[in-house]
Amino acid sequence: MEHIGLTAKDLSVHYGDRPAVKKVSLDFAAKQVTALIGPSGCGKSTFLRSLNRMNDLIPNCKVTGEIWIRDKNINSPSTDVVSLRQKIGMVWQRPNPFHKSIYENIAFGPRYHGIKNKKALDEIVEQSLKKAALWEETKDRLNNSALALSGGQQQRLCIARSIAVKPDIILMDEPASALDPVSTSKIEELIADLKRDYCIVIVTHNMQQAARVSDKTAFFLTGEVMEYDLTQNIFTNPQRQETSDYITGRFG
Ligand SMILES: Nc1ncnc2c1ncn2[C@@H]1O[C@H](COP(=O)(O)OP(=O)(O)OP(=O)(O)O)[C@@H](O)[C@H]1O
Repeated sequence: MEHIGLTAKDLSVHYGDRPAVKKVSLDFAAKQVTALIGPSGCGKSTFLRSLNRMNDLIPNCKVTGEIWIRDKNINSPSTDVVSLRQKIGMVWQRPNPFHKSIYENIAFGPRYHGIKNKKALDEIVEQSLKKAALWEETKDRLNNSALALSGGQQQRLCIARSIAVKPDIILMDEPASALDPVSTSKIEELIADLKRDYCIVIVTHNMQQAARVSDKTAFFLTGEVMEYDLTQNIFTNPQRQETSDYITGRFG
């Protein structure tokens, strides 16, 4: 498996005339977790959604700048966004399984992308659930509704669903903020596991979580990146006063 990273260059996002992200340049390495932190409204989710062109779906939202994967700028009109979103998966704040069985939640994507063979789909479902640490809990009820799972299980199912289409990069927007502490720690363990294979970018409000799961951290403020460094440096020796004020809880 080839390991792929992502580079944003001078990425700006406007809602109408209002800037939400201002010329952000960040490099996300393969096999690393990068956390995006910062106070509410500073543009973290907007930036994250731009990375797999989800903002295309929002009327009045304009994204300029470059997003490079290998030698391709995917923020260009010629990009096939459906296959792009196969390569860059997204896990949302609230688990959003389809109103279908556990099996069908996982098999849907691969089938959509052309895999019809039942044995191959069975294998993908099993492997994806195993990678998402959900196989043992679900292997005897794959045909049950996904909605009967707990919130934490549903979120792991959504992660399994994104893995099933073999992405290179997984974007996560506060994936544990709607979950209890036990489910949260399971998601954090899963993130640590998944980073062996994927480039992961995660938005989180939880400073301890950023410190626990990420290798690098970008601190956003009013649409700009104030500081980007190894997570350890951000939390123990920030270079900017604003970063220090934020991580010590003086604002945000
Ligand atoms: N769909 C939208 N239409 C118009 N403005 C929006 C939209 N989504 C976000 N914004 C604005 O863009 C700015 C950045 O919002 P965004 O949600 O990206 O911030 P955030 O840092 O992720 O915040 P939070 O931590 O509260 O989720 C805010 O001023 C917000 O009001």
